[in-house]
Amino acid sequence: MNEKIIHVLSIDKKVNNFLVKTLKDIIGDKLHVVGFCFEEGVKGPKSAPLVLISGKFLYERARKVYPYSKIISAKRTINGSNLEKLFILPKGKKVLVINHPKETTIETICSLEEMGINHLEYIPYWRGSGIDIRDIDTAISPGMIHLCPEEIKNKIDIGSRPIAFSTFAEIMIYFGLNIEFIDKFAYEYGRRLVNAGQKISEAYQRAEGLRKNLQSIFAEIDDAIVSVDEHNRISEFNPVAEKLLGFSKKEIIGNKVDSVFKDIEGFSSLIADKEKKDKLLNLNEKRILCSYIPLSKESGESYIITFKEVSKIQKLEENIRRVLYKKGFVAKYTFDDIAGNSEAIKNTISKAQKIAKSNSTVLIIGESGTGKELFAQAIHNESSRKPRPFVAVNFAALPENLVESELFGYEEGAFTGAKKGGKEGLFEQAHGGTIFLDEIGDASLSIQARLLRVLQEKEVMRLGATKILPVDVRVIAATNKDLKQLVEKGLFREDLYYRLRVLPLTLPPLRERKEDIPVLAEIFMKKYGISKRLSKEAQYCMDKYNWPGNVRELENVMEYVANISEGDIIQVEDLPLDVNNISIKDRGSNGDRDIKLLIEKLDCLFNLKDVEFILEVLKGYKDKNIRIGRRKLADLARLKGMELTEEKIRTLLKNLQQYGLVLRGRTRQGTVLTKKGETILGYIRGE
Ligand SMILES: Nc1ncnc2c1ncn2[C@@H]1O[C@H](COP(=O)(O)OP(=O)(O)OP(=O)(O)O)[C@@H](O)[C@H]1O
Repeated sequence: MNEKIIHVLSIDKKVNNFLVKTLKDIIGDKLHVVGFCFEEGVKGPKSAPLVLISGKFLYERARKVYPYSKIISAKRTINGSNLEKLFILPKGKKVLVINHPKETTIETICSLEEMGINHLEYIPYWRGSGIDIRDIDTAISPGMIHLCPEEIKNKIDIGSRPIAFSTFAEIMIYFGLNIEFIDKFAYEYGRRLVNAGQKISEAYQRAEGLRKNLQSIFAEIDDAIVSVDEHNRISEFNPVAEKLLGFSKKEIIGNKVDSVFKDIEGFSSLIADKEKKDKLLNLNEKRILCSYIPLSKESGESYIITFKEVSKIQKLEENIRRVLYKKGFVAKYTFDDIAGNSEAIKNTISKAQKIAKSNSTVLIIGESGTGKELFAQAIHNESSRKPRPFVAVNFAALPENLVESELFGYEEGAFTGAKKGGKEGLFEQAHGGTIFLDEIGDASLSIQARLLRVLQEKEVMRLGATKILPVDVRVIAATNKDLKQLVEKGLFREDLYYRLRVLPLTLPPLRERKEDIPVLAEIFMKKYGISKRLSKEAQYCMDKYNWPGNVRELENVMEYVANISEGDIIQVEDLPLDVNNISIKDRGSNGDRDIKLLIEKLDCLFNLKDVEFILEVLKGYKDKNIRIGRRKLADLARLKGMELTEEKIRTLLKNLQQYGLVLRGRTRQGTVLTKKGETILGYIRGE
């Protein structure tokens, strides 16, 4: 009988840990599993009854280490995570596949192709491969994404490759594990792999749903829309665009966008810098409002352009369209996009995940910028309604006279100016999906009455219509106002309030979960293309700030920082005024609380004893009306046995000056205490 020991040998430590863990998890009670990797300098000769190597390519090297053992190579498969991100990538897109070494990389590509994910052009990449990556922006890797070159923007980790069932069976047969166990194992492990298969099929369906959704939105939308792929070729063109721009879809699909629209003056500059923007352009004596809208990172550099003929649109209606359609009818965020490690956010996410399973109406309550829309989208995407539309309506942005027709639609001739053929309302367009009613507290009483009817009867009637249309829409409302108070003031219907808050979800403000600030700051830094560290003082300011605008404000601050800060470290001066105003300068005289804040701040930067010493000396000299220089301060410190170099004193004085505690003369004029400094000195001593 063989001793029940198996050695696992690979090059990479990470891969080794993963393989060892998989074996231990599944057959750890039957076998003793030990891992070795070349990265850590494994040397032979060694012996073990059976050696599992991470890939065939390792055989020769393994044989040198284990001259007499049986060696088998692990067959590996794909685990299925993040695969929807691959399905969303456009057909034929060049994608780096990262692994190590070359043979494993090729194997990974074969596994992807075997699983039917073959719409992409895979370029193998391994450490030292020297492949030219100039026109590639996306990379995928099964757990080795850390090997990805820095300059690749879109990195997709599809998770480490699990061991295939056949390899497990080979190991178990070798050790003579009983057949009953193999059966049980086959069932369990098989189920895991089936799950991976299911994940793939679901991912595919989701991506397909997204594509179809986009196509149907294109066909339905009243504005001219053109979608352009990352090679600047036109990939979709809706009927309104055909009419407005005078091209037929068949003629121009696949053509370069700048050559098709070369007659539109100023068009090329609109698409040149790949930023979301609008521009008024001239085409055949028409004034056209062109909007450039970049799509998500996953779709590479692709984008959408909308065209609106200005003379034909009433200005008001145009603004509304922009608000309404700015995000399309697709929810892009999932729970994975909600960042934060605080208990508060984790509990909220877990509650929201439960809410997603139900079909009842949700009321999200939270201050501005806390992520109400983000949560609404994540709930939709986690629900069974995911493949259907997510329609967002913002009551604060919609003018009262248009809310009704936008929400419920109208029949032809319902009012002067009503479009021929009538118009579908947003409730109808959200059919099967979710409607997000943002800032519901701003809805007028008459709209509230109509909303109540939709919630109760699950049907809508267009303006001017006689027939009723059944709609199946889940409502997620959101508010940053105290609706209960509005009810008390008679501004919000009580019956609607209770209809809405079947499942209430309260989002915590950022000031109550400050431990989330670093992780969110990091996410936004990445978003704005910087990777820097916050100085201790800047971190302090961010932490003490109250964040009235919550996460949105934090995002704005990081965008500001990305534009302002120059070195590798974000200094307090790089923060916008509101945030670095925690600075003592303007607050020193505001009583004990602020002085305490100053002391805390100085304490986090310097040794408080040093601060006290400097202020004390300066006070003595001020009484004699003398300014004192750095060298003198350093000499005095030395006499007192303190370790205060001139350089340290210089930084300290600079900070004390910044907070208005001392006045420093230029060059050799020395330093003197201010009135504010005296107050603080007294306080520090009293502490
Ligand atoms: N936990 C989070 N993780 C990552 N990003 C977040 C988080 N919370 C909010 N954000 C981001 O902050 C911004 C504001 O979020 P969102 O628009 O959902 O807030 P809101 O509460 O709906 O705001 P308003 O009340 O002003 O409409 C968005 O860019 C969103 O992606």
